[in-house]
Amino acid sequence: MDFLHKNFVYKTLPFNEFVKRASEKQHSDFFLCEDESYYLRSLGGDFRKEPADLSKQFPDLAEDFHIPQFFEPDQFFSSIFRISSCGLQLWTHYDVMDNLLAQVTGRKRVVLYSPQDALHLYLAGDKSEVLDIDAPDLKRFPAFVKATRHECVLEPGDLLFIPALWFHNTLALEFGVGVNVFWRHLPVNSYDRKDPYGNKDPVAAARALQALDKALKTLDELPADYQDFYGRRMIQLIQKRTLCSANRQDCDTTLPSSQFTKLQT
Ligand SMILES: O=C(O)CCC(=O)C(=O)O
Ligand SMILES: [Fe+2]
Repeated sequence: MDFLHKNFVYKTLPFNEFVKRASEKQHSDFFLCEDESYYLRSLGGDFRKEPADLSKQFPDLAEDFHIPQFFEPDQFFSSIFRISSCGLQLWTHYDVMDNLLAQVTGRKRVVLYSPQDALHLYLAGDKSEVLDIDAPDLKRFPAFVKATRHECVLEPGDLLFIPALWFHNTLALEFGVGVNVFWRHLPVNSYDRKDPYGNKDPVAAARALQALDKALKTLDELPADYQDFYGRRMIQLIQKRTLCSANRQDCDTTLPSSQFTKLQT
């Protein structure tokens, strides 16, 4: 799926017809073309407000699905039923909660990138603009080569832990059914209360991003060369506060060593 050119449509089908089409390669009935792919991602009852919950939307199936005790019951956020056609690829994105992705039937390739590779992924919000991760356009995305790819293939019965903020890209190698479970690992107030999908940035992060946007707009009052200069100074402040404390390797080694030592504390 391509979120940049939106090569997909949202449609409603009876469940048995959806499963039939998702599991076949060529369709006699179709929306766009005879070899189109299908993807189901379950939603909450009131999909604008409520997170998906397998036990509410698919109670019969939920009896077969037991979540390991990896978190306290009050940390539970959502359980999402997913069905994919063979070949369906979901763009690289991050979610803001810890996640267990359970493969029930079919095989799925999952490629992960660390949050520390954020600057190599050409993000547009929570998604990477590098759609073809296997043959990326390196003229457009030269820094993508610096991102470290972690890859696995989920077989039926496998569970993958995807920590919050870890980027993931999925490719169904066969028609398959899965469930993923999101849970809150930060205090409940850290999360956006109006987020049924589990992908809105934590409230403090959203506020910080808004403030940065405002700061950049403030620079518009100055001539271009001043905007450039003060933009660079802002980058330096951000680098000092974030990259250095999170990971020494990310530090700009051109910083004076005295400053560098101080930043490690
Ligand atoms: O399995 C998929 O197709 C996508 C999974 C995903 O994005 C998730 O579990 O957060
Ligand atoms: Fe996800």
